[in-house]
Amino acid sequence: YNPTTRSISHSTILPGTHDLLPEYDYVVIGGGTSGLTVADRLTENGKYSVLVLERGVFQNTTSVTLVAGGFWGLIDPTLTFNISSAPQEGLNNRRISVIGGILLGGSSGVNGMQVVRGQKEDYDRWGAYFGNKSDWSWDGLLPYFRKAWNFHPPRPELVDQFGIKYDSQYWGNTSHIHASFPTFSWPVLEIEMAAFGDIPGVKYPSDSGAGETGAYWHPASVDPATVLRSFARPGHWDEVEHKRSNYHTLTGQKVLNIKFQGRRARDVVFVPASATDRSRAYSVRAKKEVILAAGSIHTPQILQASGIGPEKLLRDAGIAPVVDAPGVGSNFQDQPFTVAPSFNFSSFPYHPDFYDLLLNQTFIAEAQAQFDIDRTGPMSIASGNCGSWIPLQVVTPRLWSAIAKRYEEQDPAAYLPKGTHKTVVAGYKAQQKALVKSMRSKDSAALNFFLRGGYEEGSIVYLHPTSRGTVHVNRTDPFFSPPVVDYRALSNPTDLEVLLEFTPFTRKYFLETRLKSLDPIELAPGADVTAPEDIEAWLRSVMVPSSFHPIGTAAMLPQSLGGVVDQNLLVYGVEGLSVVDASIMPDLPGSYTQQTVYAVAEKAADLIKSRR
Ligand SMILES: Cc1cc2nc3c(=O)[nH]c(=O)nc-3n(C[C@H](O)[C@H](O)[C@H](O)COP(=O)(O)OP(=O)(O)OC[C@H]3O[C@@H](n4cnc5c(N)ncnc54)[C@H](O)[C@@H]3O)c2cc1C
Repeated sequence: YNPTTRSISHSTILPGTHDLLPEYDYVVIGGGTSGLTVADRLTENGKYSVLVLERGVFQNTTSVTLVAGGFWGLIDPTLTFNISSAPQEGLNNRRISVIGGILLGGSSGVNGMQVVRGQKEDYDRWGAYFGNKSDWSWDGLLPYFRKAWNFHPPRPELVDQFGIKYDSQYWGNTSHIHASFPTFSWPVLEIEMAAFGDIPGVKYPSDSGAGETGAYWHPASVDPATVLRSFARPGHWDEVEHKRSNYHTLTGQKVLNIKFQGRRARDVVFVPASATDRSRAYSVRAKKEVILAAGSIHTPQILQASGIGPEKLLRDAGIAPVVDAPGVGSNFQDQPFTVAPSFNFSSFPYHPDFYDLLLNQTFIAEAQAQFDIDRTGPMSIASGNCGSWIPLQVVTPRLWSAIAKRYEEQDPAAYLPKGTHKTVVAGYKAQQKALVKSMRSKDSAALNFFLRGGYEEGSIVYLHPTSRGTVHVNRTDPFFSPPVVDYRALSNPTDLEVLLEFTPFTRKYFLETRLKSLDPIELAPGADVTAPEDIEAWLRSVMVPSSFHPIGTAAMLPQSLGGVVDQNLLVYGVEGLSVVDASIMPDLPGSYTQQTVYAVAEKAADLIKSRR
């Protein structure tokens, strides 16, 4: 039994550019999470020819497929890009590693496999930027969440042991992208999950996909038949691509830019991924549409390199503007991590635990033996399946109202980069209004605490930061150098105000709930760090402004609000060019991003097919 082996001898990964057709109906830039989803849907009726151009290659090593513990992709540098961010003034000038997948399957091939959906209000907010009738809403996206995911309920014994709640009505069962639960979980999670209920205001929704706040169990992107990572390549490519003569893939190619005929996107220019100049540049024509799916870091780079971006930036970089699009690369957001204390339980009767799988060689050998027999046990757990998604009112019953009010009263331009275009400021003003509403809502989460199931815990994510960063081409080398990524972490003072409240909340969770029976000891910043200025100093020294969830750099917003794409995901000001990846999200869902990326891509495919 060797489930990792699958012949690709019948695939149409093209050996080289000489095998390309002169033109395709659609050229998809980026064979990642969204790109492969859209390409699968566009080729399924056989009417359209599609070429996917992917910078990475087909990779099926255990760093990609292995479930146990999650995050194996991060130890293999051939699977990811790693750009050093601009120094972060708010973080003592530290530079941050900007990481994403570069392989066929993109970031879905290296992510932590946690499958989490945002709250209803997150998706309603997106449509509301366009007025009240938009189908970019919870109701409008729910059918696409169902289409995107094949849900496998947890085993009855796990449901009994941990009181897992789930409701299959929020899920589908036709996709080749699987959402499933491990066959075993760490005993301590029972008390850790129950402890959230000791905090006033924390609910337990009927399902992780119900669009509600609270504490819940959620699935992982794991194929339960093989207990291997389920991601865009096996789900939307392995199963289908070699059977469809209209579906071509060329890997190891880096797209530099798109060329226009008048205002119409026509040709996509690319070079081998390792090239440092244009001597081996090649171009391919799109008859109907060029579809950008290069992810939130590289989609804005390609747009700007193609002449679609802030005019001054383009001129500084020597790029002839096609459209002055101030929003391209602005509005950059990610979810800060390492933002609250971590604790160690000094009385710990729960065995085994997560750390056994990391450190206890006897336990690891036993777990491996069990997994080898029938692919069950601890090695079926990815990076975690439960946690809580907590509204600001519950995080800080004392200060939420004052924080929201102060944020509401801010001048929207005050904390954006100097010289930000007025449409981008107007867009931020609209977001500010919407985010104030979610700060005041019991149905929108500000803090996420994800549990690992060990004697040490403290994985806390800030879901809706108010600071906005930028992703811009390198002005001296726009095509071959990585883009300049600036999180502008903590540039908006509201973020610090909110984050300072995460520390007392986390202390309350460990010290004032049933968890106190486990004698928790604070590891960092330490129980003696209580003054706000000391917590602030600690935050600035340890916070990472990313949980690998970048979004927003080609935002779907009205053009008057600095939008880059409209509700049909078409780029403003040109024809035949769309964006379908995480960069179109105008602001973050109160969750991690992969579940939403797949749903957006499913919707994108329908929108593209419905164009006349
Ligand atoms: C380490 C890590 C852990 C994560 N953990 C989780 C998690 O547990 N749960 C969760 O919900 N989300 C998680 N995410 C986030 C989630 O995986 C992403 O939001 C999602 O996969 C992004 O999809 P995308 O289509 O926008 O981009 P991607 O999937 O990144 O696809 C972009 C593709 O474009 C290609 N590309 C880029 N530039 C070019 C170019 N110039 N020419 C050609 N191709 C190009 C890239 O190689 C890549 O394949 C994680 C992400 C990472 C990186």
